[in-house]
Amino acid sequence: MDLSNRIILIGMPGSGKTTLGKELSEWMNLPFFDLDDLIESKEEKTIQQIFGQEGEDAFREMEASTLEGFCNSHNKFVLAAGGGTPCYYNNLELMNANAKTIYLDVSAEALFERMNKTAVEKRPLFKNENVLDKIKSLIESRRPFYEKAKHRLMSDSISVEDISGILKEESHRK
Ligand SMILES: Nc1ncnc2c1ncn2[C@@H]1O[C@H](COP(=O)(O)OP(=O)(O)OP(=O)(O)O)[C@@H](O)[C@H]1O
Ligand SMILES: O=C(O)C1=C[C@@H](O)[C@@H](O)[C@H](O)C1
Ligand SMILES: [Mg+2]
Repeated sequence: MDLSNRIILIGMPGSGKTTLGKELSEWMNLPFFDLDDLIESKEEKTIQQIFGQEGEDAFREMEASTLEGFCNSHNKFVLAAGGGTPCYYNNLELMNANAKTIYLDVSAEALFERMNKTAVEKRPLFKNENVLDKIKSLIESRRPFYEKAKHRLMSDSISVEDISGILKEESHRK
């Protein structure tokens, strides 16, 4: 399968998957999708409602099936995964088989800074938690999954140029 027009961004909540994904899609002239939005449209509920009414396990099932359906029905895309997507079911293997995966590796402190600016209530995993501690423990447990992405950018100021740079470099190596 030609993966050159199939990009998936993974990383912690607040790492910039949506923001950079949109910019990258314009840059590469590819359609942009956000897995959280796809789940919300399919279920006709917000992520908070799904977590609140059906629980996280049900959400993870919906996430895995939406991802699989998406990969099977789209040829060209930039997809922003959900923060936890790589860590459940065979999502990571599926993403690596179907796209170029890029891990946006942003420090806990920078994520915390950004998270303060966005509504914590929109992020069910952080509700009633010490946010910085929760970010750190999530990074600890998720890093083994995130690190299996094909590419990784480690910085608190990742730009779309950085992403296109690693993609270009890879195409030159071939
Ligand atoms: N490269 C960046 N440098 C600085 N700030 C950024 C960067 N990318 C995103 N931000 C800011 O961080 C916040 C979160 O970004 P964004 O929503 O894109 O993250 P996300 O990875 O999609 O998170 P989620 O998993 O919650 O959907 C936003 O306020 C955004 O403006
Ligand atoms: O980090 C996570 O586990 C999540 C991140 C969001 O993108 C949503 O997918 C949901 O809130 C769960
Ligand atoms: Mg997002």
